[in-house]
Amino acid sequence: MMNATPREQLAEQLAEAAAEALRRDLAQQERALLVLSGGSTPVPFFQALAKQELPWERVEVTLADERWVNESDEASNARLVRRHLLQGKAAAASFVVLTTDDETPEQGVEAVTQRIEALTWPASLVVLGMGGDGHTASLFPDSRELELGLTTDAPVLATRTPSQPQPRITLSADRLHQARRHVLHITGDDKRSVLARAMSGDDSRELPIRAFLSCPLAVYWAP
Ligand SMILES: O=C(O)[C@H](O)[C@@H](O)[C@H](O)[C@H](O)COP(=O)(O)O
Repeated sequence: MMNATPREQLAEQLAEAAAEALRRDLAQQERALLVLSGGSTPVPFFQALAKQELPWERVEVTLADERWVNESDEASNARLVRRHLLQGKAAAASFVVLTTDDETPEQGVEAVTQRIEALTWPASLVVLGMGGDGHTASLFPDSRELELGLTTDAPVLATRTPSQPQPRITLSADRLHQARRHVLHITGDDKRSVLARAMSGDDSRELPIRAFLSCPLAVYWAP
């Protein structure tokens, strides 16, 4: 990519790695699962991944977490994935969303759990993001369900967090660990400092990203 910024180069490198992981697993199995995080960081990664040559009809895509909003809402992670990843040939992928027509995530969690359990586990790759508070997926330090999210063997749970405007639904730490590969995709100096602080301690309740420092974790970071 001529004159690409460091973040664009990072997105391209992560897209190449993600596609290679899927190809390797698809050489051994019929279908392969990719678990993605939302937010703003992954958009260039989604756009680069959409251009990768893959048997997309054999790829399953789901989210690590979701805001409990309609897909028409700008805050929807599913909207982000459909707009930036599921385009062109990548539109053939099977996309499993984490919302239902229920009013609340607590009402929808059982149906979403069945959808998630039916996917091809272990996932080929889980791509995590991280907030400035050290949250990942929707495992937030100030969430009253954080302890549950870090300890349950249930695949999915609803979370409510004072710092977040919407109720959320998230895969549990246990389920997010059920992957062959884990990536943390972050950018900027603030998040680099948060990761450094996370690496110097071990209390996941303070910085939930720490729950993923006990497994191989490829950090994709650019300034
Ligand atoms: O729904 C979400 O918001 C994400 O899944 C969340 O865990 C995200 O990865 C971090 O909040 C970082 O978000 P940014 O990339 O926007 O900083």
